[in-house]
Amino acid sequence: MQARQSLESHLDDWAADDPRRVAIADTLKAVAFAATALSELIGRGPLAGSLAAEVGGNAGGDVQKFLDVRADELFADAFRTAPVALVCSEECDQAVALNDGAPLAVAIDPLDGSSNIDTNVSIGTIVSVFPAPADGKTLPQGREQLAACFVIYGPQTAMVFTVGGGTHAATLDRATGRFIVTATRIKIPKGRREYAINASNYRFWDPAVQAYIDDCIAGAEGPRGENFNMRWIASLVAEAYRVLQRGGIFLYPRDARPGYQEGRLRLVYEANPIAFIIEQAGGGATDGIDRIMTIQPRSVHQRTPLVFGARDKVENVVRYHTEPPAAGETSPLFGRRGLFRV
Ligand SMILES: O=P(O)(O)OC[C@H]1O[C@](O)(COP(=O)(O)O)[C@@H](O)[C@@H]1O
Ligand SMILES: [Mg+2]
Ligand SMILES: [Mg+2]
Repeated sequence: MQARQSLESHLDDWAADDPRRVAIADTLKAVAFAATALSELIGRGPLAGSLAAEVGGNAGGDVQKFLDVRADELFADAFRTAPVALVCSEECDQAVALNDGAPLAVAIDPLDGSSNIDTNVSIGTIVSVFPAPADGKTLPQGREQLAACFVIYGPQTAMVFTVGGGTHAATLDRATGRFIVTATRIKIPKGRREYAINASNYRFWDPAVQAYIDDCIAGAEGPRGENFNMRWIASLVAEAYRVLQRGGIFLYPRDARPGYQEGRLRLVYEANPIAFIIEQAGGGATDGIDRIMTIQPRSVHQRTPLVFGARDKVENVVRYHTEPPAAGETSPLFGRRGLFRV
């Protein structure tokens, strides 16, 4: 059996002597370094103290837990040692300037899935890497990302990453404290009839999303003619990891609740990096109408509806949003949907 390659050596091979690639590789290594320490802390759970204790609130209006803040500190410290000029973090109101003149900027959700800290369910970190903005503040569209990664702290701690040219995964070897590349050029499997959505919000969704989910729930007796399975972990990283492993679709749409008109998830440090990773694995990511990576961010903490997964399934959700109902239809969009059996 061929020896597996460490994440560091994989990144070094990719970077060769190209200065821009070396900067990107160094930034991803900084993520891996901080993630190793955070994985250790999460793995100790209650032995490390009250990780889920509420300690404040962040710019997005979410409760901050001890682990949110500790994770933010660990990654900020790591980025200080990397060629990073600017950090946009979920846990900081404004972007924070780091290394003056450095070529890169990062956007980070230091601890994703905070509601799961005390339930011993997988949580994670999500990172987007892009060129440092010339004016120190204008955020680029997702398609200008240079790299993206997420780390999942689960039964295995794994880092899923892309620098373009495919999506790869490295698993933390707890014995050595090093990430080892365990999958290259991941491809999202097609055909899996599985969707993930927080169904408790059904009554607040737009008719297009209600119609899509109605058709999934109708199963073999409905217009899709097939039964579907449902999952909801409430950790974006865990949903993304599952979709990469076995396909299906994830939806966090906008809804009518106060504060959810633009969805729940954040464009710059959640939707964009996940979209880059998913697209590089052959999938798609949309807000229901537009490709996520073409949305122009207006602010660091901007929210967006997010739908991602197998490409044909994502395209089908877009059809539910964009195709007018056939003349004479009473049930919104329903009659035409049997045409799209994906
Ligand atoms: O509790 P809800 O509404 O189901 O939302 C779950 C979603 O919220 C998140 O936890 C938001 O991320 P944070 O924990 O970083 O705020 C996602 O990971 C997850 O997909
Ligand atoms: Mg999050
Ligand atoms: Mg978070």
